[in-house]
Amino acid sequence: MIQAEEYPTIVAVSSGNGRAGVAVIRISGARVRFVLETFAGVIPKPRFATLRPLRTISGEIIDTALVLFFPGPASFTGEDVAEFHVHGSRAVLAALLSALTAVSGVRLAEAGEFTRRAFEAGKLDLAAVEGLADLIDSETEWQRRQALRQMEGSLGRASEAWRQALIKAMALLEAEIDFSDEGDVSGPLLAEAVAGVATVLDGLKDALGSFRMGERVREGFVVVLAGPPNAGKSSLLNALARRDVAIVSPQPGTTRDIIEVRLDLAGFPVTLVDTAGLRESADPIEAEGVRRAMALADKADLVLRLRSIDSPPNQIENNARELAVATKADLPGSPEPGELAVSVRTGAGIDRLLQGISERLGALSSPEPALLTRERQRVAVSDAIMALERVVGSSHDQAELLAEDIRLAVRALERLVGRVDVEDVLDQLFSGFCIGK
Ligand SMILES: Nc1nc2c(ncn2[C@@H]2O[C@H](COP(=O)(O)OP(=O)(O)OP(=O)(O)O)[C@@H](O)[C@H]2O)c(=O)[nH]1
Ligand SMILES: [K+]
Ligand SMILES: [Mg+2]
Repeated sequence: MIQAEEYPTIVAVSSGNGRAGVAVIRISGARVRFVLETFAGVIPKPRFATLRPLRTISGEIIDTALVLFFPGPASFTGEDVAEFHVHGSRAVLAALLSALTAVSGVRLAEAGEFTRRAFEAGKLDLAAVEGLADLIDSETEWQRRQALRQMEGSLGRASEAWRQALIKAMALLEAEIDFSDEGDVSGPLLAEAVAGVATVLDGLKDALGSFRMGERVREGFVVVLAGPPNAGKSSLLNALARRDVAIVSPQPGTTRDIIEVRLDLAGFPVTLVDTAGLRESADPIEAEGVRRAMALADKADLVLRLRSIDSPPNQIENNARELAVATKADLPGSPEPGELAVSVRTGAGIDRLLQGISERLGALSSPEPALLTRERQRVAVSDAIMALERVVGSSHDQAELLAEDIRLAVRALERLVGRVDVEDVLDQLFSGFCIGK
């Protein structure tokens, strides 16, 4: 009962909202057994689906439901959890929620509250919670893979291994300090400690190297359409986006501003950017457009360098960040070696272009999904790296200072998985969850 007072039992629709064949209502907490007995008439065998009529306390049937029971602590939240799989109508959901919240000690869940309880019960570390949030938000194949890996605890496991190795190095240092005379530490234990730190440092640097990829997968790669006026940039943008985003006209200099669309291109989340045609212009507005186009092309993950197939060929740069495209392939002319020919008019070459884009973006990525995906994680790992670089780079004569730097790195890794300093991050993270997660 004390538990019920401290931690109310929470209930929410865990499937999406709106009409559906089936909707899932999830309930977690100390009142779950009581609710099952009252509404379903039984406490079903754990983790087995049981078909039962659900009745209100006054005996009225609300719906027939598949009922599942997950006794704590082996449940998502660590508490007793039940699920009612009911017909996904607004009326059924409204009736059931109102009957359930009428039970004393049961209330509606807040956004992310199930996951917060899972975190507090030690079922998920912070990085795994972030992975879960990303998985729920994932829209493309790469986002799904990366989020799943993080949710399954890859970052948590890696950082725990680093942390253990650093704690061992700290113990070696302390042993060295104890054994040595008056601060003179230069023995084999010290060398072993520093070697251990160097190995962790390598791992951390690899993880940091994957951050840009991880961030790109979460937030999208930037692909820029560049080329002279009338090369067909806006036409290609519209074709790839499959809608009329940008104005197309035979007049050179039509696009002056930067136009962005978010797309799933071959499984990669992409922000595709149309720009002003690159030429010298006396018009200050167009000149500014050209300046912005060039600046963006510099920062892009990939530039599609367009020219019309009936125009003089460009110098083709052999650059991993560029793809040369000859547009208007329905017109007379032929592509240069290394150029992809496409026609928006006939659709020819568009599939090859998509394949080329996905190869280039794939080459930017490691075959493994990235370990670090968020700025918060990057900061924690960078802090650990800075502290450990001082250890490896020092002249190793002040063991206490080395131990202190290792301690700082351990603390940064604990921040990474949410063992310490977690409250602000949690509040922000869970506010982004929807109710029922
Ligand atoms: N025949 C043919 N014409 C095309 C094709 N793609 C675009 N065009 C035409 O080329 C002209 C210029 O197209 P835009 O898409 O406006 O070119 P742009 O590169 O965005 O031009 P600016 O914004 O002015 O730099 C338009 O008249 C299009 O209809 C194509 O595949 N085949
Ligand atoms: K144009
Ligand atoms: Mg244009």
